[in-house]
Amino acid sequence: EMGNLSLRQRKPIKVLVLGLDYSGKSSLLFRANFGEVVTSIPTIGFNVETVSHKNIILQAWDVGGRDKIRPLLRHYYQNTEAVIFVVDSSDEERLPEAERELLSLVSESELEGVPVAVALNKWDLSRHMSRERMHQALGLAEVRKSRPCKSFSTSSVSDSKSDFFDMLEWINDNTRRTEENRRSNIVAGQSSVPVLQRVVFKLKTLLLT
Ligand SMILES: Nc1nc2c(ncn2[C@@H]2O[C@H](COP(=O)(O)OP(=O)(O)OP(=O)(O)O)[C@@H](O)[C@H]2O)c(=O)[nH]1
Ligand SMILES: [Mg+2]
Repeated sequence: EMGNLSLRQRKPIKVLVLGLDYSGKSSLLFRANFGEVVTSIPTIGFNVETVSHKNIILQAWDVGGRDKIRPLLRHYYQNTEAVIFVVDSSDEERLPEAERELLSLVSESELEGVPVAVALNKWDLSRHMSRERMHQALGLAEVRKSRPCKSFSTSSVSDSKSDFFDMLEWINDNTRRTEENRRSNIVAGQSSVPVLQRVVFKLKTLLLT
């Protein structure tokens, strides 16, 4: 029928973007949305960015790595369909810290079985470590035992060095949703309201706790 296409739209996939501070989470999302390098400042709390590519829509919750708000982080976990774990591939010194962060993440019961895409970020820098070195140090073989997990080299500076959009496609292919569930019957425009309300609610939660 004719009405089908105009009324049915894809629901965004809820993705948590996590990783140490300075790994480049916000820069990656800004680059994907604006196609250029956007100066980023350390994220306090979180940003919610919508990223779309082909027919894939992600609602990315970009959580600042700086504040140690781990107990509060649990508020964001609900309904998470995938995680993008961003690692600075040029920072060998902080690799053990990144590993600990990833480990603690995959041990969260709310995130059980949730696919993890690991972004080996800042791949444009010539001093980046090898993929093998990073897989080993991050323990990705272990992570893969409990969920789909794959690494992608990414860069918010150089598109030719970045597999960011391949990563989005992998996420789309590896979430548990069925094709039917990817669509909603909500008329375009309405779906942004609950999202906004949720953001306000989370902000209040942050401020009051
Ligand atoms: N060379 C290079 N620099 C990058 C890349 N991505 C981010 N940066 C730089 O790394 C620094 C940190 O980037 P942010 O995007 O603010 O990092 P973040 O992970 O959002 O940090 P928090 O919000 O504190 O958790 C900035 O100086 C960026 O310009 C990249 O792909 N290549
Ligand atoms: Mg940030």
